[in-house]
Amino acid sequence: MRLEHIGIAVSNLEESEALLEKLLGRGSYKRETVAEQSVTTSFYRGGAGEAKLELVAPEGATGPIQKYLDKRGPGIHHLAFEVDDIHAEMRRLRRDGFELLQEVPTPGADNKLVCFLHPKSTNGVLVEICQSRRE
Ligand SMILES: CC[C@@H](C(=O)O)C(=O)SCCNC(=O)CCNC(=O)[C@H](O)C(C)(C)COP(=O)(O)OP(=O)(O)OC[C@H]1O[C@@H](n2cnc3c(N)ncnc32)[C@H](O)[C@@H]1OP(=O)(O)O
Ligand SMILES: [Co+2]
Repeated sequence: MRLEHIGIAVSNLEESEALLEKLLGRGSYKRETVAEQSVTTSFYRGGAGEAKLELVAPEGATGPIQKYLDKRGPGIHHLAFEVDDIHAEMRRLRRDGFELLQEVPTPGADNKLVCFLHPKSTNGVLVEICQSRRE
């Protein structure tokens, strides 16, 4: 597993993009709405071989990011690890006692399939595993 991105929950995407651009000295390379998760994402490259940053803003009033912001406010929301075979990893993680939040992978940003692990089974950190979709 390789750390692919760190997800940061934000309420105002434009303001957060401007802040991150000022901090990093580089802008977002991609914005994408993922209806399945009720979010719009904005991605920042890391250095060579480093993880990306993913700003995640809510779309609508009922999705997981809006609920998180209501409870905790903006901040680090999840760690995403890339895997070669998400179905095999889901079987392995389930067998090893982790609580998966989904029975099957769902579409994520950046042409990926994703699955989330409940933070109560991962030391209070929401974990996403993701796999690039094969053509
Ligand atoms: C764009 C797609 C994708 C990508 O391609 O990268 C994304 O990253 S999308 C990101 C947004 N999607 C998700 O977060 C989906 C997975 N999340 C969930 O299913 C839910 O948010 C949840 C984790 C199951 C929590 O939902 P729920 O049980 O309804 O909310 P509660 O507020 O009641 O939380 C229960 C419990 O869990 C704690 N919690 C919630 N979110 C987090 C978090 N991000 N990190 C750590 N802990 C979290 C919450 O505080 C509650 O704990 P207690 O208060 O101790 O009960
Ligand atoms: Co993510």
